[in-house]
Amino acid sequence: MTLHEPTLFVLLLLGYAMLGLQLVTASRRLFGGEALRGWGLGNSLMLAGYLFLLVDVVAPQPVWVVASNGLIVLGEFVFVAALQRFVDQAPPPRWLVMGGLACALSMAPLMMLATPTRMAIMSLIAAAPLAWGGWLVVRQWREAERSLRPVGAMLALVAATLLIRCVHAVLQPSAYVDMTQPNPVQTLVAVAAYVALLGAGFGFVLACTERASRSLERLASHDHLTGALNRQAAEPLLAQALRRARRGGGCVAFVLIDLDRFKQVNDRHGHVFGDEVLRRFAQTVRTRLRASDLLVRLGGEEFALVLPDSDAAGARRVLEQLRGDCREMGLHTEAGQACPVSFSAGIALSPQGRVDGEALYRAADGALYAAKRGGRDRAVLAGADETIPA
Ligand SMILES: Nc1nc2c(ncn2[C@@H]2O[C@H](COP(=O)(O)OP(=O)(O)OP(=O)(O)O)[C@@H](O)[C@H]2O)c(=O)[nH]1
Repeated sequence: MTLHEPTLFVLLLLGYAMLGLQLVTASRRLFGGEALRGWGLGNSLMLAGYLFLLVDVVAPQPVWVVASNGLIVLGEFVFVAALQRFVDQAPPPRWLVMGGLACALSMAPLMMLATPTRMAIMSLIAAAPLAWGGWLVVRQWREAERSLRPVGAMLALVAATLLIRCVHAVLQPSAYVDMTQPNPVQTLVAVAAYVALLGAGFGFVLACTERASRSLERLASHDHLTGALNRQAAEPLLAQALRRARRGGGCVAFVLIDLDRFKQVNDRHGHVFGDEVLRRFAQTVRTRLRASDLLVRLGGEEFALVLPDSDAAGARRVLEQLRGDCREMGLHTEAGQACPVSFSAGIALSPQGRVDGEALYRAADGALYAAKRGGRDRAVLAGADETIPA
């Protein structure tokens, strides 16, 4: 099979144009619109750069070489800036923007060099931003959206082929006497660059969509104010912990926590401060929990803890530590007034997962009520008639 290069080229241009159209349309609506708009700009610059390659028949070579390579390199930098914005969730660093402009402008003075040397240097310049883009993805390999991985791989692939061309131009300058002179490495670079960068664009759109769906998922399962799980999301997780305990023979501790006299906090210092207390409390609890433990906000100032593989002593230990943490939280109002936070708790246990979620909730609720009635700032173990005072 032989490739008809002009046909391939036109198809690729159409591909870039189609992706550009989709990016312009989607970026207005889709989460991560700024990063998508950035990629769309990079896409337009690439498209313009490739169009300049087509005018080699009408324009003198230096003009189209400088214009096309300058636009393509700038497009690459804009891609990587969009990727950096997406990964860091912050505007791209200044050096990346300035570096892109400098590299694009450097194409003109490079024309003074012999073609093989120029090809080697241009390849290096074009590889640099793509290698940086690949590194950005590797840096966030675990945290970032999975769809970003192929994007990083494609950028790294193009960077690698450009480096191969750089080495080839140094080792075999006779293959680069004229820029349009065909050779296998040139073909490899052209195919890899055009196809992989186009593919990276589609991958980037998918990564934005993945982030949007992850954030919707989080909104549906977590409380917006404290970041704790909400009740709906916690119920199946509690059921799962109980099933595991039934199979493995462990004990699940379920704890209901209610901040003491929280109404007074709101009344004295306002709701905004009350919100801050809830946020800081949840933050403090999270630092005490193991990865398998759950923090749930049931509503208002009421929280629940699900502690798999914990008995009464384990739950008590966590609550005592929390009590100490709350004392040290050092919450102060804007006027500098100290606002101590205390809580009451009801503990219920499900040995070997024998007590189901509903019964656990009822038992812990009764114990919490006993803790409040007993004077607050304490925990009560359900069914044990046992109070752990502050
Ligand atoms: N700031 C803030 N306040 C909330 C939120 N949700 C519920 N509240 C308030 O929490 C307070 C709960 O008050 P109560 O149920 O009377 O309980 P309490 O004052 O903590 O008294 P005890 O539980 O008996 O110690 C009410 O004033 C609610 O308005 C919230 O998201 N933010």
